[in-house]
Amino acid sequence: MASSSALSFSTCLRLGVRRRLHNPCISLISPAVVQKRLNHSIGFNKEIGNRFNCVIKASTAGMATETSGAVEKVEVFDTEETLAASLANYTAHLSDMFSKQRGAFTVVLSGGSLIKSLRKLVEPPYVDSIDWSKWHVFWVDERVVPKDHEDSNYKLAFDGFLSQVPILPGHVYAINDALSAEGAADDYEICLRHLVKNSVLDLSVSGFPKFDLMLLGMGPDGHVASLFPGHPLVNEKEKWVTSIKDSPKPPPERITFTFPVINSSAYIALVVCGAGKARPVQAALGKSENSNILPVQMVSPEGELTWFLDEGAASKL
Ligand SMILES: O=C1O[C@H](COP(=O)(O)O)[C@@H](O)[C@H](O)[C@H]1O
Repeated sequence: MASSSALSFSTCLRLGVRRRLHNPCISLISPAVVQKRLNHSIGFNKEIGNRFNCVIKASTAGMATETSGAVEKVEVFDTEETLAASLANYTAHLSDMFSKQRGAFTVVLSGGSLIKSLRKLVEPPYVDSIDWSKWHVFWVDERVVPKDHEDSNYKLAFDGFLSQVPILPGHVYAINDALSAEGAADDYEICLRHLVKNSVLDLSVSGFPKFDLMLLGMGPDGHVASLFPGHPLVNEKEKWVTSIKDSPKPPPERITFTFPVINSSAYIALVVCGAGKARPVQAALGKSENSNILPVQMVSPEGELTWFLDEGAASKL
């Protein structure tokens, strides 16, 4: 059993659960309610130490429960350290559950700051208690550069996480960095289709691969994966993996999972730290004046979405 810390995921304080509509862009909660919940959770914080925990409950059809379909939870932490501890516990819990249920745990990583937030997984108790042999690791997006390049999301994950845990090398699905962006995207999709055939990967009802856990970061502009605001790729409906050659954030050539794949996930953790990202968080969870939908607002998994926010990222809620 992997999860044993004091911040047990299953016993975490839940002040409520928000059921998502099919269009996640519509926030069901007024900012006043969010603020009230946050204040409430700060009260809890005094009792349990330095952790905030806020989960929001509301739906147009009345109060939702976790068993009534897709749910969205919001957790706010006062430090990146407590966020990392809770994220490790959450991941270990899911690892244990899926490893027992299906004999495999399919995990999708982002690049960027997300990798730093995984740092507690490489420490006791998790490094020793997780059944790493069941892990299969993928990337939600990758820059089309050699694997030893400083811009490579694979290199970032390898240096900060993968090199410190005993995941089988054959279960780590990096892109083929010898190919063009289009070639690498096609190659990665073929790899995913092969893994679906072999039952390593589940298939969702909509016919897209269903990953057990997707660990998403978000850029200050509200981008997730390599799906950027205003870019036509956010509307891709058919492909599993696609390529971009004009990424507004360097490097320009990347491959990325599409929204149908992201949203087929069983669990998504959206991990966001820093006041510089407070605006897109506000757009997604609070009241936003802006009618332009950001990519982060399009994250709406078939399963459960949990936001892991630090105080800075939650500062505009
Ligand atoms: O370019 C990328 O950016 C996002 C966000 O990165 P962050 O450093 O602001 O957290 C990341 O999630 C994505 O994987 C990466 O390719």
